[in-house]
Amino acid sequence: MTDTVPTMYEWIGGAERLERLTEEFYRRVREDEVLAPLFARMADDHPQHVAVWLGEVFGGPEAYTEGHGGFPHMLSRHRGRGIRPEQRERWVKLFMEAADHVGVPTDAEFRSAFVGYIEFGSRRAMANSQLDAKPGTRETIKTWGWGEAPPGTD
Ligand code: HEM
Repeated sequence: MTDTVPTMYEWIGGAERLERLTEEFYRRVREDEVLAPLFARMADDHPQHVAVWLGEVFGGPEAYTEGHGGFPHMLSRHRGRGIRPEQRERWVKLFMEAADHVGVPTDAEFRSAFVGYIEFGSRRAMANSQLDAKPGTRETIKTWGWGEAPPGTD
């Protein structure tokens, strides 16, 4: 991939689009019978924090690492919660519905990479939330890119 290929952060529309996405997503979460109990004590700025996280993952500013406790903090927020498969599935479903609602780009290149990360992240979150989860060695946020189909490929 060359330097002229935009990051996924730029492609989605930067911090503004990510904030609209997470606001819309957690609005749905709060009304969802499967997920609402898990998020009952969620702080008002939680959606904004997750937008900052996603921005860093998709190649934007390293603002979660610099200002929000980085990878260890995210890990600590999932640890011990015992996320169940049906909760993860609902999380992904509502996330994608929110993405469509706020106009996240629908091109095949972007969506395949975007869904790939959401599948990866949600499965890791579920695994790390189990009571018997083994502590990992990672301390930095894993970034995500276009994978096999960057923009402009045939
Ligand atoms: C790609 C997938 C995911 C990402 C990127 C993600 C990201 C995050 C981040 C960054 C935080 C900490 C926010 C902060 O700094 O305050 C957090 C907290 C949390 N996440 Fe996730 N998460 C993912 C998947 C999930 C899933 C699948 C569930 C459950 C179904 C879940 C449940 C929670 C809960 C319950 C919290 C704590 C909320 C609170 O503070 O009360 N997450 N997540």
